[in-house]
Amino acid sequence: MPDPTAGFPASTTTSLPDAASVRIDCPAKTNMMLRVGRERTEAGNRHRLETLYCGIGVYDTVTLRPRRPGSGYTLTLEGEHLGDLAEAGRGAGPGGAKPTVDPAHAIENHAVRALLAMSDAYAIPPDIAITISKGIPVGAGLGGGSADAAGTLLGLKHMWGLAGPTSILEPIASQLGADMPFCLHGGLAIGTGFGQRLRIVEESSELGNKLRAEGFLGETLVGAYRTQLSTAEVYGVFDRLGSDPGDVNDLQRAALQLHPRSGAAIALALSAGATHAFVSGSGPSVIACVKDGDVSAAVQEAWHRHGAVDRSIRALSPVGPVLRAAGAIANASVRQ
Ligand SMILES: C[C@](O)(CO)[C@H](O)COP(=O)(O)OP(=O)(O)OC[C@H]1O[C@@H](n2ccc(N)nc2=O)[C@H](O)[C@@H]1O
Ligand SMILES: Nc1ncnc2c1ncn2[C@@H]1O[C@H](COP(=O)(O)OP(=O)(O)OP(=O)(O)O)[C@@H](O)[C@H]1O
Repeated sequence: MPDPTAGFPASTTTSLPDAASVRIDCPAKTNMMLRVGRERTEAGNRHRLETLYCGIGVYDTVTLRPRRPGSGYTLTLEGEHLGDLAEAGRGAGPGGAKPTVDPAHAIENHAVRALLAMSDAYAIPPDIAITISKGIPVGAGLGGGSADAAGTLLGLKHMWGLAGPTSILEPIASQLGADMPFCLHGGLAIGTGFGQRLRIVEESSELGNKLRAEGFLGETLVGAYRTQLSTAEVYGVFDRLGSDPGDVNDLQRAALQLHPRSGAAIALALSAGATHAFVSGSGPSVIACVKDGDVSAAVQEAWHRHGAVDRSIRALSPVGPVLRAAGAIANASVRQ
């Protein structure tokens, strides 16, 4: 059934756990346009990309809390839809707190990788308790791991009093993953290279106004699945099949080959009145751009009548990360 409450930050109304904590609402990302070069010429045997990133209002919430000096980090995961993260072993948290992820799994989490990268870069011990409340479907093409890593970088920058604009974090972010530099900012941006080279697009710019006029921005529906797709596998199928002309996302043909239900969801959304509908990133989730609540309801009804998605999430776009700390609430991304 539709998930009416999702798509809005869980922590919008809740206070911080304690004065020293920082909480970041991290939105998902999609690619309103994704052009993929046929050659793997970028770092890490990656395809060259040109993409239009957009922050989508489906959120993970990352909370960072300082721990006793020398005690190291802990990771706690919360949420109903943890995908393959749910397999991570859990043990009793320190002092009987919520179960934490065992170290062997925690080290693989993108938020922990971000903490360790920041700790190395600034020579500050990683004595931090990380709690992630997952609202972004996992392995969905929505950049959930990238969002959590970017949120962790933003939270540590605030916690550790690092001066300068958000862009000082981009070199660390791009080492961690292609979508992470964008996830630091949210909103709209053109990505080139393998996605890590960004040009921010202001919503009030000519391109921003054009996107809004063409119905890409505003009320959005995310069609989500329990199934995950491997980004590597999708790019591998892209190498074989290429893309379909007319798709906004060059990976769509490969994603639909691996997950046909997404194709049914796209067709149903368009026939129910969506202005645009496409696979998000490497999939399988589907983004439907809808002009108002009536069309949103019609699309959700068609999706659920035909079992085309496992759940649908209402969201707004474009949005960016929001940081909350004692005495501060701000758009987490501070530009030059
Ligand atoms: C699909 C997108 O989310 C669109 O924004 C990104 O391109 C994903 O980029 P990413 O996070 O770097 O993807 P990863 O999960 O690290 O990459 C897994 C594998 O996908 C392939 N890959 C990834 C990105 C890229 N530009 N070309 C590729 O061929 C590579 O084999 C890579 O080893
Ligand atoms: N904090 C995290 N949240 C989600 N997945 C994570 C996280 N840390 C590590 N992962 C791993 O990353 C893999 C991809 O998860 P993610 O949700 O980022 O996929 P995605 O949305 O398809 O990413 P992209 O759109 O960048 O391809 C998962 O299989 C998961 O095991």
